[in-house]
Amino acid sequence: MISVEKALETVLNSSRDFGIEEVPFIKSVGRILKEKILADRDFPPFNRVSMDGITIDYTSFKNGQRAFKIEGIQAAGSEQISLNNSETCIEVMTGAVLPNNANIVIRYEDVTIKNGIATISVDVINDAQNVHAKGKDGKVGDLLIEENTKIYAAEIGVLATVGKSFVKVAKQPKVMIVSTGDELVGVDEIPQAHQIRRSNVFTLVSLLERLNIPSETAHITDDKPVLKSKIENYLQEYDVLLFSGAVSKGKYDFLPEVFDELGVEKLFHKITQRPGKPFFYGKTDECNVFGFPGNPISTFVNCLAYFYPWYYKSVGLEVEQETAILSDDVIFKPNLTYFLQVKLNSVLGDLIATPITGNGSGDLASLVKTDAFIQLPNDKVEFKKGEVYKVIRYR
Ligand SMILES: Nc1nc2c(c(=O)[nH]1)N[C@H]1C(S)=C(S)[C@@H](COP(=O)(O)OP(=O)(O)OC[C@H]3O[C@@H](n4cnc5c(N)ncnc54)[C@H](O)[C@@H]3O)O[C@H]1N2
Ligand code: MOO
Ligand SMILES: [Mg+2]
Repeated sequence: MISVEKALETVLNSSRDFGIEEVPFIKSVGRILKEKILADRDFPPFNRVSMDGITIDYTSFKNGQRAFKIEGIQAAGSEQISLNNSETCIEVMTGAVLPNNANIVIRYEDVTIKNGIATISVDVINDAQNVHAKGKDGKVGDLLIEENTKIYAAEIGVLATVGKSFVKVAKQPKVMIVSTGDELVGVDEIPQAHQIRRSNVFTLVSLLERLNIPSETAHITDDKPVLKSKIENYLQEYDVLLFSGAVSKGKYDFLPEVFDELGVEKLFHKITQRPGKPFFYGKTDECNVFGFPGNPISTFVNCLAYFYPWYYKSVGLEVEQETAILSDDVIFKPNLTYFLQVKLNSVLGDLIATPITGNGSGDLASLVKTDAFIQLPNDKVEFKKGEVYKVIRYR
């Protein structure tokens, strides 16, 4: 049996590089960027008109001129024209290139136009007003997005702007999720009195979807030869196997011995924690094997506490650790790290964790009422209101 800290360290030390692939940028949401994104031109790329109105030479205004004959129109998307005379003006539209020889834009709201003459109705205007200067937001070659950034909508906009129609991202691992157990039936089935519907595979699929990792699923009954032959194939075909169930001390908990017989190197089995104690973790040269204990909350918390960090490390993503303040005193006597379910609330900038105790690791319905697990270390028995601990959030 090993500590939570040692287990996490072991898991992180066995992270894997799945390589890099190029995908259409619009398909890259949620993926981890594996190249630097640089500005391909200045931002904005030209002196951009930022208000609809007229443009003039500011010197004329300073010299007292207020009425300007309109000599043309500069629309967005048209090539740059020139102001040919410092005593005339050009109508300009938001998004247009500022015409040559002009340097200031006066909004239509501040101008009266009659018989082709625009008369400025305000007395004060500022040098270069309503012009978004070329290169003001960034220069060509500037770093716009760092490598190893998770791509969201904001990044998609930048990728589109710099013409990155294909982008390099971390390859996702190929994952198989396996549930075990004779008592489990499908979601569409009516369970008999001694059966239940399987749920853990689907929670795992969803937890992986949150990381944009596609997965396949299978169910295997508690039949050792069948388990062995199927798992032998999965070990060849997948980068990661996630199991739920069959890792504890029961007569039909065959997985640890099957893994051993198939040459899976055991990195640990059993952690000093609750829930999720009988977690088995191992690997072959090509595959990492997470044997989560079958109780639903054990599977759930171990996926968050170990698989998630393993994945983040594998794809090069830095994740900030989050902490929260306990709202109430908690007493937990066993010499185990306690992953206690909590509801999270922000109060005046502080994150407050309110414990909500369910009925143990089989009480999957209690997960619906909470947002996270607060991690209470095993070196204490009394945890006081106001103390700060690590939290692992799932919403
Ligand atoms: N003698 C001991 N017995 C147990 C110990 C122990 O230390 N000594 N540990 C307990 C703890 S803690 C846990 S957690 C469980 C882990 O059990 P297994 O990993 O062997 O899982 P199973 O026996 O297959 O199932 C346990 C429980 O979970 C339900 N289950 C399993 N898979 C699913 C699924 N896909 N969807 C929903 N529910 C599932 C299953 O029906 C059982 O009720 O062992 C304790 N025993
Ligand atoms: O350690 Mo088990 O996960 O409590 O039920
Ligand atoms: Mg069991």
